[in-house]
Amino acid sequence: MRKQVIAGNWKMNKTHTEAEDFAQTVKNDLPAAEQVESVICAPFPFLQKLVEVTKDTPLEIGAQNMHYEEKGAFTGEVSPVMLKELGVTYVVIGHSERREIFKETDEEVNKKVHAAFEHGLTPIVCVGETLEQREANKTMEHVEGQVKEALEGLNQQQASKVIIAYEPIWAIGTGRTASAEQANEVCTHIRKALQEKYNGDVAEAVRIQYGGSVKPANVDELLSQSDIDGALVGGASLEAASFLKLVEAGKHE
Ligand SMILES: O=C(CO)COP(=O)(O)O
Repeated sequence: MRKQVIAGNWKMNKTHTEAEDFAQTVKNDLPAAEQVESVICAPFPFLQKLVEVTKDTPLEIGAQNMHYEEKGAFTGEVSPVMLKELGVTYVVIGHSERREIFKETDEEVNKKVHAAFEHGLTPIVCVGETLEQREANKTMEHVEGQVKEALEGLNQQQASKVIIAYEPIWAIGTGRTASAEQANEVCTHIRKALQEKYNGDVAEAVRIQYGGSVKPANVDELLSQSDIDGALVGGASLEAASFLKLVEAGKHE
């Protein structure tokens, strides 16, 4: 049985005070980490405070990106060493907004995934197709390619710890959710690709989240699918009450 992972991706939202208030509000109401993993992936300036406020609570803190090098002349970048030192435990890698707006490539995503493991961070690797690709029946091919390139060179032990977030780009921030069946179909295909690349044990162990307009109203149906093991949530993770409902839903699956 795979444990569900409910992760909020705040993107570039909230003030420092709002971030701290959120953590203070949710931290005592979250289910135990043995039942469901809950994570907030916040902007860099809030990470230190969030780690401090959520210490000894089930809420884990993640970053939304990082560089793959440990240090050096990379103005404006943040390294895995810096995140680890803060007490951050997860990092979102290759979000479609980073791939589209900041032109991140599969090769960079792969380097970042390796860097995450070298520094003891759990990567949440995002994959997903555009509407154009879906309409051209290229979804499976595209997503499988992204997964295989992202995980290239990982050993079995590392691969089984990766979290993959399947986020169809046309469903992000649009209010348009993939149907639970559509989402599950792609997640099942991802699991098959993991079996081909590694083996059945790795394929069974990897958690695959769905992301794209997940909210309390549709989360139960999505999480009840056979190959969906959690959610990566943008908009609906910004309010404490809504985030708590999503995590609660993860506990029941
Ligand atoms: O991109 C997302 C999470 O990473 C999804 O965002 P929304 O939940 O706002 O659609």
